[in-house]
Amino acid sequence: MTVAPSDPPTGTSLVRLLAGWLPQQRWFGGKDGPIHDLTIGTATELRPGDPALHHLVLDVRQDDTTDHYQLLLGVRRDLPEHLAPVVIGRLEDLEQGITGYVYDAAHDAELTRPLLELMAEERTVGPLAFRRAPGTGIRTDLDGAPIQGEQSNTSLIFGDAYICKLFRRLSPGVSPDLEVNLALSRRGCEHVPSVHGWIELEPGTLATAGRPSANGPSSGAGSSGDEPVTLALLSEFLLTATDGWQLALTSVRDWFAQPTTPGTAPAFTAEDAGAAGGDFAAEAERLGAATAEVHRDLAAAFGVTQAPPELVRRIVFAMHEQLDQVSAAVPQLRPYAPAIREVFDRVAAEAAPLPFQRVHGDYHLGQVLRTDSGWTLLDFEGEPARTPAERRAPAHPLRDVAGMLRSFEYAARFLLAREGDLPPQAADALELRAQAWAERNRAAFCAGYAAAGGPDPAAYATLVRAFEFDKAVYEIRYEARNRPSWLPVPLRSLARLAG
Ligand SMILES: Nc1ncnc2c1ncn2[C@@H]1O[C@H](COP(=O)(O)OP(=O)(O)O)[C@@H](O)[C@H]1O
Ligand SMILES: O=P(O)(O)O[C@H]1O[C@H](CO)[C@@H](O[C@H]2O[C@H](CO)[C@@H](O)[C@H](O)[C@H]2O)[C@H](O)[C@H]1O
Repeated sequence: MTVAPSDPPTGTSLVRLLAGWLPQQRWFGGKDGPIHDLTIGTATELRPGDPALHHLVLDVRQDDTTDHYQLLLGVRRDLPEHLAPVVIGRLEDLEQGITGYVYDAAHDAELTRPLLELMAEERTVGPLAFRRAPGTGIRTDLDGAPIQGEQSNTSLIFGDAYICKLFRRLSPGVSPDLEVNLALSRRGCEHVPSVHGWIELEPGTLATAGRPSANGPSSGAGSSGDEPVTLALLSEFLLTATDGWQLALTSVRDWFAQPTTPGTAPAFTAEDAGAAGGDFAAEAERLGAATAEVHRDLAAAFGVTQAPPELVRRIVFAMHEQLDQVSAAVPQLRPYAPAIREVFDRVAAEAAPLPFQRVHGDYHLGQVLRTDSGWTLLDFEGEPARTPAERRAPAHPLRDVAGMLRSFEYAARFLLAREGDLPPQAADALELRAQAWAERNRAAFCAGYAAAGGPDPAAYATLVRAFEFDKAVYEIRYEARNRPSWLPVPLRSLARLAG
């Protein structure tokens, strides 16, 4: 059956339709400002006919920054009902030679299956190269469907075999996710999924495709211009896995639902959180141990360097800079800035040489999966808002520990922040519970990490606190730009951390 969606935008210009559609996508990282210019950097036909599949790189200018986004564009004369939610518009663009409904083809199994074939056959189409990991085969008989849930990219699950992450906002160079997963798999690390293939854009394409902005060079152009740009990563799909965020939220929900004993407030200590059903602490401890093991393998694969005090001070300077920028953009952060700066300054004043190594870089509960055999770490991409050089730069491993500690804070306060305006007494009671849950799981995670050989977070309390504040500031910007309705979550936990 085919339908015409009730009210799809219609136009003669693909670019115009895209400019209206892009800001509504979860993965669009520029929601805090208008698009000043949008052009199609590269367009590659991957499959002709009806439906047709085109690969597009969009160059999106906002103020003086040009970002590059990847889109699989489907074109059909008639639109099946199940694709109506992902329609971009109806197009009669004679210049581009496209007539029909255009839509996000990541949601069209008929058009994503060819990606597996192209990787299995290691084909090159225009500037796109499809790769198969050495020593692996790729099945081509599977349909892909996007995963639901919070994601900065779009991942397709093919049967029960593969997950293919299509990077949405592109960075120049080889993706750290691909680089790190290949290196850790080679060392036999059991905490990462194996890589089956990937898709890349030929070197130099992004840098030249990136439209120079009016005020300066494109942010997309960079020192990695002579490397291919990773567009997608095909990995083993861990069928029995549940992500840490879902497990943690279930535990928090159970804890919030425990009946209260009248007249005993404040009775909610970290120990009480352990007595509740669905306690997460044993898992948090195992997660700490898995984290330390991955850090050990990362150090072995990429090496360790001693960061001199000057570098530590430069990093603290960058933390202050981020705080300046985010405070300017998000006024709710300003009351906490003095307490945050005080901790940053203490790290700078006490700066000593520190061992730096490759780390995860954006470590949180959504990046870890609990399988039958233990914890698996995902997405070594680093923070989406950082430059490619920053994402690959060695760092102190406790930066990841701080990332996960923040995530326990997020999980503890997510439901609370979502409750909206509760009567003050009920809000206070839930805040106590949130604190108890976070404390218990933070402590268990740190204990597991130190017991498995990681640097003991308790011995580096100021450094960990500075990393936590830096991450919280990053999160406030991330939420303002990507998910404004989530902003109360990091703000609420910052109120406690900096209070
Ligand atoms: N190998 C895998 N097996 C099963 N599920 C996975 C796998 N890789 C990722 N996922 C699921 O996809 C989600 C998003 O993956 P992730 O790599 O973190 O993408 P993003 O960078 O877009 O956030 C994860 O939280 C997890 O639930
Ligand atoms: O997973 P990504 O690499 O896309 O990371 C980005 O998005 C994350 C959210 O999807 C964001 O994480 C923040 O929200 C999480 C809950 O959704 C929480 O567990 C994290 O602690 C919190 O930082 C991440 O910061 C961002 O870079």
